[in-house]
Amino acid sequence: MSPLANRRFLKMNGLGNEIVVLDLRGTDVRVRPEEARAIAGNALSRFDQLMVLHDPSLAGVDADMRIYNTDGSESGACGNGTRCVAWALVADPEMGMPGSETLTLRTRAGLLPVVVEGERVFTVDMGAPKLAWQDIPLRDPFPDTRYIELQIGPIDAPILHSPAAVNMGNPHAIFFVDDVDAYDLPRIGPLLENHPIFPERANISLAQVLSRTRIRLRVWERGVGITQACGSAACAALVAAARKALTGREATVALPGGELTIRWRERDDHVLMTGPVALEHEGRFDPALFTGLAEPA
Ligand SMILES: N[C@@H](CCC[C@H](N)C(=O)O)C(=O)O
Repeated sequence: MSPLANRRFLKMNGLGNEIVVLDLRGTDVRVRPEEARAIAGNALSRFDQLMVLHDPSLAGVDADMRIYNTDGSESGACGNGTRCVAWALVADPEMGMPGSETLTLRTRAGLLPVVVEGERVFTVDMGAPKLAWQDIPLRDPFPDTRYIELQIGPIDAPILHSPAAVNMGNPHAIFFVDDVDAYDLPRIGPLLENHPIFPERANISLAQVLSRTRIRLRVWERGVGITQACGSAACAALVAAARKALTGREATVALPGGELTIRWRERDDHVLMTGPVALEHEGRFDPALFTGLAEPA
């Protein structure tokens, strides 16, 4: 029997980005990719990201997190999911750090300090953006460049080219376009996500700059598909837009599921993401989800 059978979970969302929070602190249980896929395939526990909490591995950290996509792959960052975890820690009676106003979470990509802004609103310090692919030649005039541009070539979508490539703990390719609705993202998303030029695959965004303080964004997520919102993509889009001088260092990013406020702080280059969360329901994993899966090695 899987150690996940009958385990309690919280089904949440951040702007419609579907999140399941699973607390495995105090255990040595690790989620296997096939278990993540089984959980994602169930209507009650469907997720875009599964956020799994483990005991903190560093002093000063409140919890370590492993982040799984629908296809069972792992990501180093999930902005919307991190806000959901923060809510769970400060508000859920069984997970509780009640009354906490700040938290520090740790992913494979680094530390994520979180500030509680209100009952359901959180700001996550997503860290400093990095080059997404080090070995692609730079075409940027600035020696301190934080993004690269590359010609993706005609892959059935010839007018999409030269994406800004920004790593926010996970790889993002952002295509600036005049109208985000003019593209068939469900069709071109998987082609771009899996294009050989992206060695770790990539989250694919279409960004339309509406003004110096407002960006529209549609996202095809690596390992998932179309989502209603992607926090790390919103951060990557603001960084890329600011680097191109299309916006300032703070903007509202409007996604299909709602709006995030993104600020790229001058002092330390960190990107701050502010937005809401919603609790949908809590549940326990049906043991039948895990029957027939291979036994752990
Ligand atoms: N929805 C997330 C990002 C999810 C990670 C992504 N699919 C990946 O594999 O990198 C967010 O809100 O940031």
